[in-house]
Amino acid sequence: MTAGSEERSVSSEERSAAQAEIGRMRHRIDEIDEQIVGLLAERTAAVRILTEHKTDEDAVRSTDRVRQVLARVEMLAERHDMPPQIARETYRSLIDQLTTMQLERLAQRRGTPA
Ligand SMILES: O=C(O)C(=O)C[C@]1(C(=O)O)C=C[C@H](O)C=C1
Repeated sequence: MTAGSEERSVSSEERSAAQAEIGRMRHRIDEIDEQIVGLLAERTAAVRILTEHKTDEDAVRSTDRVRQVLARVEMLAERHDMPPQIARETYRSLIDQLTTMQLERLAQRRGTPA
């Protein structure tokens, strides 16, 4: 007996209905991505403005603030019934990139390499 041989066969109608649903959901995902990237661009612009008021690396890294943001997005994810670790890891990666961006800007203002 081969793996999966007990599964009932799927009709071609079911297969094409499944394909249609996948196509609809991918279209929806593309629309959501457009909103997400737009919001991320706004968030990045806000971080760029705030960066201009930071004068040292500790201020750029703001570890207490990072902890606060990560805890908050986990809480928000739970409220929206999504796995909190997805929100946490997504923001961890976002904040890492934004920290690098800020360190580069700080170095540029100081006239030294990051
Ligand atoms: O709040 C700050 O000071 C930021 O620089 C923004 C931000 C964030 O993306 O939320 C980015 C880097 C860390 O320093 C902390 C938080």
